[in-house]
Amino acid sequence: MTLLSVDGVTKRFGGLAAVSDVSFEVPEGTITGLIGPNGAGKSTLFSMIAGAQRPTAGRISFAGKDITGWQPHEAARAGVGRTFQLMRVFGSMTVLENLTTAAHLRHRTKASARAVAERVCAETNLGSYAHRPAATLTGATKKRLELARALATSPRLLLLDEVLSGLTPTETAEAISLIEQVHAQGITIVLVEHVMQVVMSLCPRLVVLDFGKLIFTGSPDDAVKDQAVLDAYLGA
Ligand SMILES: Nc1ncnc2c1ncn2[C@@H]1O[C@H](COP(=O)(O)OP(=O)(O)OP(=O)(O)O)[C@@H](O)[C@H]1O
Repeated sequence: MTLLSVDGVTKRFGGLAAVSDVSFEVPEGTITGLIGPNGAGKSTLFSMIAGAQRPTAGRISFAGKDITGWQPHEAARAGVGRTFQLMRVFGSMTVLENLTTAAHLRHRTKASARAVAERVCAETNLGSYAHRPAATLTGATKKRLELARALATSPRLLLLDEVLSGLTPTETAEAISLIEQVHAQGITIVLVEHVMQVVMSLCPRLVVLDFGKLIFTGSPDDAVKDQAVLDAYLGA
């Protein structure tokens, strides 16, 4: 079943088409890699799916509903979770408070939000940091918290924006295993990532953007043989 459908989506900033007439579908239960050179429009597309930006044209459907132009909290309540390239955790709040706040979006009572936060905290190996202010965490742990915050909104679709960048090889391996664990729970994932080896191993399906246009959808094996993809990455 198609969970997410992006249909002819365009976003213009003045004269610049950051995303230009992009269409693709994401089947439920899959991991899709959204890749492309710097400035290709990946973050802008994520923002439109998550409701942070309204498309200039086109339609975004989620679980059969037209969610085009919905507000971020409406998209989150419908089941679209996301992380941000620039981390937006609340520094003065503890890890558990950050997670409880996120869980509140979907779980209305204090007790149920807290229970979800505690479960996610344990699942993401943040238990030993639960009562520490988020500002005191190191970069890799903060990134884990950002992912945990998205998970605490109980998403059906999780949009991950460069959650692996800047991590050491050990931290990368841990993060990959966490993403696989999330996927095994049945959560559909779309991830933006520059570390190509990671994309190739995690994502059986790729969507490639270049200058706002969709230039490829298909397997990583086919992507590395595709002339348009090669040209985009070699700057041809
Ligand atoms: N709010 C904005 N106002 C004007 N231009 C913008 C805005 N947001 C993005 N752009 C432009 O739109 C284009 C696409 O940007 P976007 O950040 O979506 O690309 P990206 O693929 O995520 O890049 P990166 O890999 O560098 O994060 C770029 O040319 C960028 O400068």
